[in-house]
Amino acid sequence: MNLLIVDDEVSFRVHLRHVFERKGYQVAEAADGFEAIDKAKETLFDVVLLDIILPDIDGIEVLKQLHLSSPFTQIIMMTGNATVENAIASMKLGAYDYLVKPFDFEELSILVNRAFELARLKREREAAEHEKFLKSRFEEFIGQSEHTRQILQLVEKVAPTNSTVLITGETGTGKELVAKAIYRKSARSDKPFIVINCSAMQDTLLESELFGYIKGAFTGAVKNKSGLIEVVNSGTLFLDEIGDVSPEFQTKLLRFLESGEYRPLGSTHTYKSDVRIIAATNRDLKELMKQGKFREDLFYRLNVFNIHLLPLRERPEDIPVLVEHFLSKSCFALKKCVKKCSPQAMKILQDYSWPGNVRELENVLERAVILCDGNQIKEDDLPGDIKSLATAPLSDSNLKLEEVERQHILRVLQETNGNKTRAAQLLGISKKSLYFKLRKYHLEKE
Ligand SMILES: Nc1ncnc2c1ncn2[C@@H]1O[C@H](COP(=O)(O)OP(=O)(O)OP(=O)(O)O)[C@@H](O)[C@H]1O
Repeated sequence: MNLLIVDDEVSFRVHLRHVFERKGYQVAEAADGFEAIDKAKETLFDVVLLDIILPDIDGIEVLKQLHLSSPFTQIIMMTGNATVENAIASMKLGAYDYLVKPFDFEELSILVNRAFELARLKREREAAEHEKFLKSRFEEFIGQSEHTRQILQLVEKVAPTNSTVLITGETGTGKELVAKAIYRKSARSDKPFIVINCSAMQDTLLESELFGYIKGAFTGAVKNKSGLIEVVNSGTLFLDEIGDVSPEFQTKLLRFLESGEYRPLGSTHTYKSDVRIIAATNRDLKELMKQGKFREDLFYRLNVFNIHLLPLRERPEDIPVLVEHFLSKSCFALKKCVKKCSPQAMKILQDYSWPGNVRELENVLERAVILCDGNQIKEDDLPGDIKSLATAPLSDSNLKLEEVERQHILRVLQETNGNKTRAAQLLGISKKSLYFKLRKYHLEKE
């Protein structure tokens, strides 16, 4: 609680100082207008008690200056009878209140406490707004490659429509981020955006989460429960990993997409809901269709508008801006100040193949910011396998093709948290070949 008392009468200032110091305030004094303006440049005051008549400049002028330099500071004008009109005028210029001398100290104290509360509230609101602004900046889809520019154009075009969108691309390429960008730019942006990870749920759970159920539909269904489709009415539903859902669920989803109708589990009634669906997958739906695992009609219904994100290794021009973006994101979260990468570190980041795509880059940079001692990321702050894979010269006989393959498999497995089905997909080999290679390179335990 910082208070500044501005008055040319020393005994008056000293008296006020004692009153407020006893109440726990940090009190500063200024004998004239210029001293007050100078002190406000050094300290952020919550409240200023400002006499209208000062020896050098007018108190009203000081009020204007203080407002410019510290907008959250609340200013209480002190005036004699002769200048009451000026004090009233000062309210129009943003003064918190005014008091006519001689005043009751209890009254002054109540006023100062109230002004302090207002200053605190304004500062907190501003800090929250600022934080929100910074966070929203970190949710933007960043990039400067031609590919990213085209993606952003597609987002702009499809966002205002009601079309279903299918976003495809390898894991970590930013599919969810693109879905959020579409949602934010759509007419439904004031309604909810809900993410469902289809691969994380069993069939009946997924169905009951989405469409709801009625009492008695299955053991444990002790009362009716609304599904997300009803809850999110007029909002946007993001169905992630859509390639992993069962044929039964595909049929129900298709029905909903075609007619907006659904039936809760166990119910004989049909309901309607208006929800925009955005789906995403890192699997090849056309291949799944060939294998009979994905319904063709559902594919065409979802694929009304397709956005395909290229892997990061195919758009390396995005890496420098993404690096800058993730450095400020990590610094914001970790309260550190690392501004850039050394040229050598940047070269490593640009030469590496990023099987985990942008997510992997983000994780590598967060780790690097934690390790970094200075204000720039150095080679040593990057993980060893990235360095060896990125920097190995072609003539390096120590790094044989087999070693590169071993390290790459290990990295992909780390990215997929040990999920071998996904790792095999990412590596473009069958699960059987992956098991063979794991045995060959003695990687089973790792
Ligand atoms: N172009 C980008 N600009 C900024 N951040 C990005 C970009 N692409 C991805 N990211 C970040 O990378 C991480 C992974 O992105 P996201 O979850 O959207 O990927 P995904 O393709 O949906 O992955 P998955 O298939 O595994 O679900 C997130 O933290 C996201 O913010």
